[in-house]
Amino acid sequence: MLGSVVVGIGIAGSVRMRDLMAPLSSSAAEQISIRGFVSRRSLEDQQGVKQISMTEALSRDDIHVAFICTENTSHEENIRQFLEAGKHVCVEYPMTLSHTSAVDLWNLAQQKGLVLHEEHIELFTPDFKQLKKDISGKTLEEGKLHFTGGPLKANFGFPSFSGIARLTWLVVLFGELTVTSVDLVEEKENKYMKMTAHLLTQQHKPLTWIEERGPGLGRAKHVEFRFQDVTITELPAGQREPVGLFMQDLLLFCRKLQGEVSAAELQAERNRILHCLELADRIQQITENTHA
Ligand SMILES: NC(=O)C1=CN([C@@H]2O[C@H](COP(=O)(O)OP(=O)(O)OC[C@H]3O[C@@H](n4cnc5c(N)ncnc54)[C@H](OP(=O)(O)O)[C@@H]3O)[C@@H](O)[C@H]2O)C=CC1
Ligand SMILES: C=CC1=C(C)/C(=C/c2[nH]c(/C=C3N=C(/C=C4\NC(=O)C(C)=C4C=C)C(C)=C\3CCC(=O)O)c(CCC(=O)O)c2C)NC1=O
Repeated sequence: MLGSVVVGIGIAGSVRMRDLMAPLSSSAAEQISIRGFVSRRSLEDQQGVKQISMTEALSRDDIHVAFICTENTSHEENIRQFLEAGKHVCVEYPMTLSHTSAVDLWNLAQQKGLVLHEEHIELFTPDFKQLKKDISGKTLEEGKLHFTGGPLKANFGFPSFSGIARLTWLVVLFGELTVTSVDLVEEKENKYMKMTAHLLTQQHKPLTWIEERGPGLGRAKHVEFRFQDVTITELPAGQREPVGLFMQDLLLFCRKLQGEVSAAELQAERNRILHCLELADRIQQITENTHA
């Protein structure tokens, strides 16, 4: 049995606790039990789980795994602390807010022989799974992914990082990308922002990625993917699944802990994650250079 701790009790942290308290039966997730949670606030028991201090979480021998569910600006330090303490880490995306720090942390995990896993629930959604099937074998001519959502709190980082899930969709669907230009509109007083990134596939086909957030904007994705033979303008519905998105991610993390994910798969996933973070970094740099 592996003991675990959940760090940061917001939306994601609460869902992690719920899943750890009720793991999918007869699955590898039953091999992890939750021993406590860490929060910067003083909280009552949550879902029957007790708060413990960070020091205790880092030092206890019966805690082997940490789930990092804090806001994005805290991930890097949280991951480093737990890896240094010899604990496996599952972190909610994005792992960190720069490509360099992610490379560092991954090297640290490797040195220590620990699993470092970045959650990507967006890849488990029924619409994504169906979309991937629908476009397989098709040749892209041009595409657009436009995300809208409510304002994020300040500590979620630059939009290319907080929106890494959309970038990950594009990379998984269309392969490695390059950034050609970026436009950022920010109205801080209105809590409004719109980032438009122009990307190119390796076949030099243009992709536009838009992250737009503001009060009253509902969480939604609008797509327009033009292929040689067909144009997709709506996300397919996909088949609803009985296992929740975070539980699916937990199962993948557990397979890694048990050594059931092949070295080749791990390498491919790591390359994808680092490529996305590198693109996110590039998008941020281009914006800062243009607005300087
Ligand atoms: N929400 C989602 O559906 C998804 C979230 N993620 C990722 O999960 C991470 C966390 O996101 P999310 O849980 O949505 O963010 P939240 O804003 O809900 O929580 C972030 C942190 O803020 C603190 N916090 C939460 N509620 C309060 C409060 N009422 N008052 C003061 N502090 C509070 C908690 O830390 P503490 O307990 O230490 O105070 C918590 O860990 C991010 O990296 C995000 O990208 C990824 C996929 C999906
Ligand atoms: C209602 C308020 C609400 C909040 C505050 C919220 C927060 C929230 N949802 C996220 C992702 C996500 N959130 C969801 C889905 C949901 N998440 C949910 O809380 C619910 C009810 C669904 C409904 C299925 C999915 C699938 C992702 C992955 C990112 C993506 O699909 O692009 C993220 C990570 C950053 C991002 O990718 O945008 C945050 C911070 N989601 C919300 O819906």
